[in-house]
Amino acid sequence: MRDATPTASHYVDGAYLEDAEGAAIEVIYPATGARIATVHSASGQVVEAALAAATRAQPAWAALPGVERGRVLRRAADILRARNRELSELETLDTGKPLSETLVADATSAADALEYFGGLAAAITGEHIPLADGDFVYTRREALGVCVGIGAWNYPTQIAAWKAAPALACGNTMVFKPSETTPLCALKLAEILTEAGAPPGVFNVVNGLGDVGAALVADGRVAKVSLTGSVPTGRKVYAAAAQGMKHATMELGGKSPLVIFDDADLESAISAAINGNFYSTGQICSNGTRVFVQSGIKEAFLERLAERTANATLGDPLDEATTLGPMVSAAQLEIVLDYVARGRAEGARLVTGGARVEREGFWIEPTVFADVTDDMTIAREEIFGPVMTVLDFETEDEALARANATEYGLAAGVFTADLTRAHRMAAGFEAGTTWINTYNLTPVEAPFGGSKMSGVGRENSAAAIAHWSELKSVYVSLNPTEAPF
Ligand SMILES: NC(=O)c1ccc[n+]([C@@H]2O[C@H](COP(=O)([O-])OP(=O)(O)OC[C@H]3O[C@@H](n4cnc5c(N)ncnc54)[C@H](O)[C@@H]3O)[C@@H](O)[C@H]2O)c1
Ligand SMILES: O=CCc1c[nH]cn1
Repeated sequence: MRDATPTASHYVDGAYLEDAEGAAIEVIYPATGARIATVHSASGQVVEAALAAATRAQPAWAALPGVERGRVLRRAADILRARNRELSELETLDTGKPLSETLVADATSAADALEYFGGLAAAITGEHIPLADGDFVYTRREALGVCVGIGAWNYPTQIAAWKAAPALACGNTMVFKPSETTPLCALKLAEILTEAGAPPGVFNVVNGLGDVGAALVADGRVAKVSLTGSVPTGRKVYAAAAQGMKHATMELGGKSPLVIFDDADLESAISAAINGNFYSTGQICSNGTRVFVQSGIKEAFLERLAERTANATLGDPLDEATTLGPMVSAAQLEIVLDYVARGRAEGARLVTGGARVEREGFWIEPTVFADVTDDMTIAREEIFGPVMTVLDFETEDEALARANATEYGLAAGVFTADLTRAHRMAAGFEAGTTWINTYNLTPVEAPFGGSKMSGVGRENSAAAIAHWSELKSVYVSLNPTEAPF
């Protein structure tokens, strides 16, 4: 297995920075369990250097015309696309996701974000509000300042870019902390932004565990924190951000419903259930892990689903023929196996899968449970692995009520040929991101994010600009100012 050790553990002030003082973090290739790199957790000096660099760089970066900031982002997008294969291979090594996925969903998604927000940067403007007697107000959309991004391990390149692109477009600078499980890819994004012309300090990466993230969030120079992670971490980070009255975006977990009515195109609905449960080996926040199937089509659905699931190709993730990779880590594999055991113990019917795959690395079969009831643990808790739960329903009202009966509210999907019903369901879902007759498509043009415990704020689309900037109003009087005395 190749050595994927980066030039150094951190990227600060436009250059790689090593700091052997910090605890060693071993990077494990999930497909084999082999160590492929070692990085060091950031010491206090590295955290300080990164925050100081971001603070120094911010005023000049914000003062550039938007069109110039945008040009840097768009150049970075071009570099990402030109190096897509190399970056996709690194994403595969970092996460274990198969190259057949990473070639189309990671550096390319990051490039889309940089291109989109690069294009938007020059259009981040205020408005003119006319008032009585010629007075008027104009608004200025201003940068927040130094922002902190903290990432999860499932999409290390995409998560870094979905935060960096709108943040930088608005004139902010950023210190980004990747997940300690996948510390390699964000360093490449930093290197590429420098190559594209981003001044030193505009985008910095510090690696480390939760304590490094906590130190960044607590720092008084930081104006905004954007976390992608679990609900328990979100609670801590949101609370810490509130101490400093910082802006916050929380992109957290989910237990999203996918509702399939008996008039749906069955093959499409099964494709959506497969994509929404097994893509990235089930490690996607918005996955439709509660698949509600109308009872009339349940057995046909399960039979065809099992048939198609048997076609998954588990194998070397670097082989483009592979369509299902391992879990990201031994710890995540154990969590998922434990949920499978609980599903069995609580009486769900195992349709397919359920076993650890006996080979080196962290492998599990794609798993489908049927006859799942709403109270079962596997129907209530986020598993974050390739475990689909299929639940039966009879009526639309029942399906909607049960779909919404969760503390989460990240995503939801509906499959039906009845478009009136589809829009009724989409309006009724208590979720931030919804799909009709498809699932899990997340183009940069569409807002992405959750409601309820799944989060606060939105990434992507023009809506993200409001979350990475502050509005100032300027009242201009064309009249003499009067006073009562
Ligand atoms: N909504 C989304 O967009 C989205 C996308 C991907 C993943 N996720 C969620 O992420 C979770 C899986 O990722 P994970 O296991 O890496 O999540 P996690 O919550 O364990 O960790 C996320 C990040 O937070 C850091 N962290 C931990 N404690 C911290 C603290 N006290 N202060 C600051 N930072 C801290 C970690 O080091 C890591 O970088 C799942 O719940 C998944 O649904 C959400
Ligand atoms: O993991 C959550 C974000 C996402 C959804 N689809 C691709 N990435």
